[in-house]
Amino acid sequence: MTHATLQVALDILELHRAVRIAEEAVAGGADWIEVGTPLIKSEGMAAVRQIREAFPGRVIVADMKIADTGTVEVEMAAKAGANVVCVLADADDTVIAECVRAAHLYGVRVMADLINVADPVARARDLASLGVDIVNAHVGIDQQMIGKNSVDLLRSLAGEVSIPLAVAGGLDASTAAQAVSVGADIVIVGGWIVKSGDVEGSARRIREAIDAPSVASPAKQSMDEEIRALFMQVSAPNVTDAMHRKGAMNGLFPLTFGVKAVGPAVTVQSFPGDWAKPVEAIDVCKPGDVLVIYNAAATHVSPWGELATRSAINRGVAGVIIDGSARDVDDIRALKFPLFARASVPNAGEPKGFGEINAEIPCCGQTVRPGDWIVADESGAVVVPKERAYEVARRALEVKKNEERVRAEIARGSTLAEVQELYKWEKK
Ligand SMILES: O=C([C@H](O)CO)[C@H](O)[C@H](O)COP(=O)(O)O
Repeated sequence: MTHATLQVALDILELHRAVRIAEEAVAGGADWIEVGTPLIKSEGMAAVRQIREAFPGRVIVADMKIADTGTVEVEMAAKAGANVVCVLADADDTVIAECVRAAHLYGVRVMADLINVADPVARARDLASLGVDIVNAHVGIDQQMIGKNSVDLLRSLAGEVSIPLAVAGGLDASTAAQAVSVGADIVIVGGWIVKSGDVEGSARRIREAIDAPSVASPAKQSMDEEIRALFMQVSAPNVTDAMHRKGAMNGLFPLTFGVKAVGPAVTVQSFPGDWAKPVEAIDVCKPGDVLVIYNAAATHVSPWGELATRSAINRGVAGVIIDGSARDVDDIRALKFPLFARASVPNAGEPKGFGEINAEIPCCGQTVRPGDWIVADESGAVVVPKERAYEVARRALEVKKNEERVRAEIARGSTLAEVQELYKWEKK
């Protein structure tokens, strides 16, 4: 049996890290080394040269994503040491033809990247007839965040062209194995290897998975289950990072610790001292909802306490956020129930019945609508618009993954400024 080729995509910005990460990936079983587009944009052809120098016997792929001037770009990459040069499959036929001619002249291969191509099967056939050596069923990182799947794209191409098929886009050990069983000749993995805290181990797991692919199909989850499972893996800071530093509630503190609230919001508009609507809203919640209460930022009276908390636990409420205060904090801590508020104060007011359940509310500087997702932990709470919940959850997981390798490098003695070349990347 011929084994699929494992290509590690060095999708990072810093060349000094890329060489080290490539060494570890090769030790774990990567065959080809891709100088990723972000690295090429950050360091230019110096990145290809340095990777070539560090790995004299390896196939080096330059992910140039060529869109124009095929000859010049193939020549640059080939002369810097690449063996395979990537062109956008969507580029005009004239560009593809130029890439192929230049590739013949400089003795390299052309890989065409099907990212965002409207009719991939038809385009893959055209590319093969234009002389392209490899087509890549690629779902880009931004596309992955809205649920597009590279194995599905590969499946549509299987048996349609006689040139080798590569696949790329969010692959891990399990999806890499699926890709091989669908017919991938080259499996391209970026984030799952290069962002890992254990690059060598991650590469090895992919190697083993593609060498002996046993494909288990994961149990089907609803969209809400998937979103919850993703948010449970990340922190509130990961989520705001994924939202370009937006969504965080201001002035809110965790009143209980070691617990986390994740779920769609049930909202309550209420008035200081009136705890009727906050408590009635408990009965509106489904298991897993987070109750978000606007209480006019009041710090002199609490619409929430221990008995409300016990009722919320009975309903399976995932947590409570109050733009206002809470009381009985010691009892609620003992119940390990996620509670976030501006302050704690002992007096409770009266249940008068003003306000509204499930209207759009302001809360600690954010607007919250029923169904928007809340992720709250000891750093605070973040609100995610419901329409973007899946995408933000996926991006938050990417943020978390990104930090894993950085953390491992700091553990080896580097500083954050060194790892991220902070001075170089300050805005000029
Ligand atoms: O080509 C890629 C992307 O467009 C960024 O340049 C990646 O190398 C490719 O998607 C593989 O990376 P992962 O999706 O992180 O596995």
